[in-house]
Parts: sequence; C-alpha cells; structure tokens
Amino acid sequence: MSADDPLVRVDDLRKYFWENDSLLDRLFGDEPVPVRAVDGVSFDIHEGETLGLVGESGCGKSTTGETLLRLQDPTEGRVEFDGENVYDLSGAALTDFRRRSQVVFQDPFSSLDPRMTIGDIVRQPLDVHEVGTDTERRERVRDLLERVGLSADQIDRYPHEFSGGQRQRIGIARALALEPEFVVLDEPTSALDVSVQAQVLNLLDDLQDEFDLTYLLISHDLSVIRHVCDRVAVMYLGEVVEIGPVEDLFADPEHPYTRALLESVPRASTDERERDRETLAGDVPSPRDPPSGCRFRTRCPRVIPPDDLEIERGTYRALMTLRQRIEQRDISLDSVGEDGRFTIDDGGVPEADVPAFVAALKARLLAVDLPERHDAIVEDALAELATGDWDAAEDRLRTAYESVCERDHPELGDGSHPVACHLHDDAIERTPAPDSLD
Ligand SMILES: Nc1ncnc2c1ncn2[C@@H]1O[C@H](COP(=O)(O)OP(=O)(O)OP(=O)(O)O)[C@@H](O)[C@H]1O
Repeated sequence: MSADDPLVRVDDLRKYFWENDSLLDRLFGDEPVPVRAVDGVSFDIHEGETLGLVGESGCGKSTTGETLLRLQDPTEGRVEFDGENVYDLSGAALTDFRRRSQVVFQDPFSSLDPRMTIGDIVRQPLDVHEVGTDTERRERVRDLLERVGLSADQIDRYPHEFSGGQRQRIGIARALALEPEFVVLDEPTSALDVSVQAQVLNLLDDLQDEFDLTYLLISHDLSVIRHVCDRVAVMYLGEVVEIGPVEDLFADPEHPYTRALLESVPRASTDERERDRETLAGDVPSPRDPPSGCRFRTRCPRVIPPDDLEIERGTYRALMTLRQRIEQRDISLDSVGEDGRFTIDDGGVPEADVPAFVAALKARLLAVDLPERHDAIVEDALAELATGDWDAAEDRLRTAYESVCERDHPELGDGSHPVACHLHDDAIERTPAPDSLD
C-alpha cells in the first residue's frame, strides 16, 4: 500500500436483509422481500482522517459500519482494509483485521456487561487475543482507564457506578485495548447529556492524535459531524448522495437532501437564517420498496419538472405529492365532502355528483392554486378517481408530469465533492423551475 492509498476502501457495498424468508413463508408461497439497507455504497477513508456518515434514522448508516467491519456479511461489494479485501480474510489475517479495526457503540448502558468489573470489560479483548501476561494486561487496562480520563483505582468497580459519559469512556478504553488503527464510532454521543457530549468528542479527538487513529463517525447530528470530521458522506435510503470535505459541504451543500438536513441545524447568522428554507417533509420511504430513479425525489423540494413545463417549483412539488398518493392508493374517497354528501359504490360517485366531488377532493388534496392548464389536467385525473379508475388517473398525471428524477438513477460520480443529483448532471437538458435559486 502506498502512502496515498486509503486505509479503508468501500466499493459498491450492498447489504440486504430478507423478509418472508422462513421455511413457513416458503411453504405458504410468500416471496422473500429484500430490505435494501445498504445499496451500492462507495467511499474511501484515508489514514488519520475522520469520515462522517450522516443521514436520518433508518438510512443505513449502522448497517454500513457493521458490514464494513465484517460484523455482518455483505450481500455484494468489496471492502479493502490496508489493501486487502476483508471478506476474503481468514485465520490469522482475519484475527489481525479484528484487532486493527474496532467499534464504539451508541449506548454505553447496554453495551457493557453489568456483571463484569470495568477492569474485566476493558481487558476482555486482551484475553481473547492473548496479548501479554496477566500482569501486563492489568497494567495496560490501568493505563487505558487513565488515558480516557478515568482513574486506574476504579478498575474493580461495576458499570452501574458510573455516569453515562464515564461509561462511554469505558467503551472507548475497551475499543482501544488492542491498539487498533481504525475505529467505527456509531453515534458515540447521542445517548449522552448535551453537557458531556462535547467532552467525549474532545476525548475522541485527543485519542485520534495520540494513537494515530482513523475514524468512521456515524451520526444523525450534523453539529457533531461538523465538530469532528474532515470529510462527510451523506446517506439517504441506502445510498451515499453527496460526499466532500466538511467545510465545503457545510458552506455549499449541493444535494437537496443535504440542504434540507442543514436547514434543521440552528444557525447564528442572519443571512443564513433568511435563506429560503427547504425543510424535510414526510418520512424516509421504506427500504423494502425504494422509489425509482432518485430515491429522494418523493420528498425533494427541487424535483425537476419536464423541460416544456413552465411551472413553479412549489406547485410542481405539490403535483408530484398528489401523484405519489394516487400511485400508492393513499387517498380515502369515502371521507370526501360533508358527512354523507356523496354516495360511493364500486363504480365511484354517480355521474351527476362528479364535478362537486372533484371540487371537494381538490380542495382537500391541494393547498396551492393551480395555473389553468394544470388545473384542467388535475380535474380530469380527479374525475377519473371519482369514477373509481385509479389507473387512468395515475397514467394521466404520469404523462403530464413525469420527472427525470423518477426515470433515471443519478450516479455519485468522482472528484473531491461529488453529488448524486440530476440538478448537477450536465448530461441532462433541463429548464430550471421559475423560482429556482440557482
Ligand atoms: N436485522 C435486520 N433485519 C431487517 N431489517 C433491518 C435489520 N437491521 C436493519 N434493518 C433495516 O435496515 C435499514 C437501515 O438500518 P440502519 O440501522 O442501518 O439505519 P441507521 O441509519 O443506522 O439508523 P439508526 O440511526 O436509526 O440506527 C432500516 O430500515 C432498518 O429497519
């Protein structure tokens, strides 16, 4: 490995969990369903660097960390550690990898065995890897406790005698026992009081310098990422959508998802506060059935309209949300209008009621006023819903409004700050929406 080669290289890593995969499910003929927790993730981590992995809950951060440490088997892809594919390792080489790479978990309350003294907890990896003599192991544990800011005299105490921050220090001491080079820090401070979070982050920073550590820091908290990381990879629904140096990414977030995440961080500057807000609406979709094309497009405030469509960004977003609800059959027709105003059977509402039904449905579903041309299209689609023809409504709206974001999957690309978004894809001809900020 040359000095420029990364210590960790993750290449198109995938980890699917399978549901409906038991013998019983197969007997009943249920098809196994993949949960695409990690779906084609690539990044490098250089020696001495801290790479942050950020994203909302459920987007695959922990699974990425655990799979690259080989705590979980990958579905596909490759992870190189110091030039070797970790999934090919066995015997002494695998033991060596297990020594050189460690993890610190989020919850210092459940990750420490309450029946063991903290000395035994920190010493356990030394026993497993048979490092040194009994006396040397005890000395090493005493030294580690001191290095993480505890007292060597506390060696025979139990975890319940310590505060949350102190327990996380014990977890860190255990992770460092074997002198690793690489540590995955999985939400290391999110279970802690705000007042002790900074202390633990500062400790991790000091230890990194002292022991030449390389970190992958997993966090949903951008302020933690900003405080500690050199570069950051933003994950959404199993994919990395943007990656870059931390200052660049915070100063100039390119992916609409990153922009929306940053909007959720309180900031001091008036200029920034006055910037247009692009907050995140709705939840992360299920990784069992991720959206086609760009996975963020179902929530993206900047979803790209077809070229010939002159439409404001907010209006187009509202129409896309309406489409999604129709495609998911996520609209209850029974509750349209005043109580009992419309009678609905399998064929929908009686023909004479269709205009009134459409007006009531439109008022309920759309908070924006539509330009005439779009109003007519939406009314035709809602009239189809009124007569129970969901497929026709779906087709009509797709024909009028289909976005490149749902057709094509954006690739992350190369360079120091790549972004997987069609807004940054020169190959795609597009007309920006009239209220575009760019
Ligand atoms: N063992 C499992 N079986 C089935 N699905 C799983 C399993 N582990 C994780 N998942 C699913 O994989 C997706 C990614 O989970 P993961 O824990 O990696 O996300 P995360 O970004 O770390 O979120 P969090 O911060 O909440 O842990 C989630 O939808 C989760 O429900």
